Amino acid sequence: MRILVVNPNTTESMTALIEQSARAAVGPGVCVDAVNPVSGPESIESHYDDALATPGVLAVIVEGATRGYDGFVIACFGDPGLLAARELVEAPVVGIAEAALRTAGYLGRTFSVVTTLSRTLGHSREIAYRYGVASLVGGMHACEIPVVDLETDPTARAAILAACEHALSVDGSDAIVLGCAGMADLARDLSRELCVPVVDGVAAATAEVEKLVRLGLKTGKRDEFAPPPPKRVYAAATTR
Ligand SMILES: O=C(O)C[C@H]1NC(=O)NC1=O
Repeated sequence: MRILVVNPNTTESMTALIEQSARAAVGPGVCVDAVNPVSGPESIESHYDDALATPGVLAVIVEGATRGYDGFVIACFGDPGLLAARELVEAPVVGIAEAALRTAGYLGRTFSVVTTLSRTLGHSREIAYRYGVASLVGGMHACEIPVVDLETDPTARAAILAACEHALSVDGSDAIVLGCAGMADLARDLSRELCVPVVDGVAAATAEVEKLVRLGLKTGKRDEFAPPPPKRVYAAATTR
């Protein structure tokens, strides 16, 4: 089995971190590769970044399908391009936000989400509603560390831990979801320190794809996710 994990941003060090977490989540006989588009934003922290990143995500997934990958992960907490990707390929496509939110639902009555910047909280709330799990969310919190600083800011880990402690205290929740792929390497340590389950969406989504492929399950192509009707697509930003 071969799974392609797509980091929608173009920060290659984060792609490597994502690949490590994804590989640790699968069983024997499963090959995991992580890639990122060659063009696009270095991080995704706004609707604009999300829009900029989506074409690259879709191109990488379509190319991966031609290379025979059995399933795909979109490794950005916001799941950019997820529904479009499900139209474009037959293999299962899972986003880390959807996988993390659904996984946390198995672990208690409610869970808290801890992400990077507060400006992304509205989108996270919106996708929790979209996935039908908003009632399980005890609260959503930001550590205010920008995505690209997660690896370099010496205060990042302490800030994320403090945000998790605050979340558990005010929300009274049973588990934590890490709302950024760049936090993937922190989940196990945070879980030990907080004494609650901490869900890393990269691991959750990759394990979910492995399960779907093992069960022989693919996206339903009967109607909404059938291949999009072919049409002329004009080149970028030209006015007539
Ligand atoms: O929304 C966020 O802050 C996290 C999201 N951005 C990014 O570049 N990778 C992510 O997982």
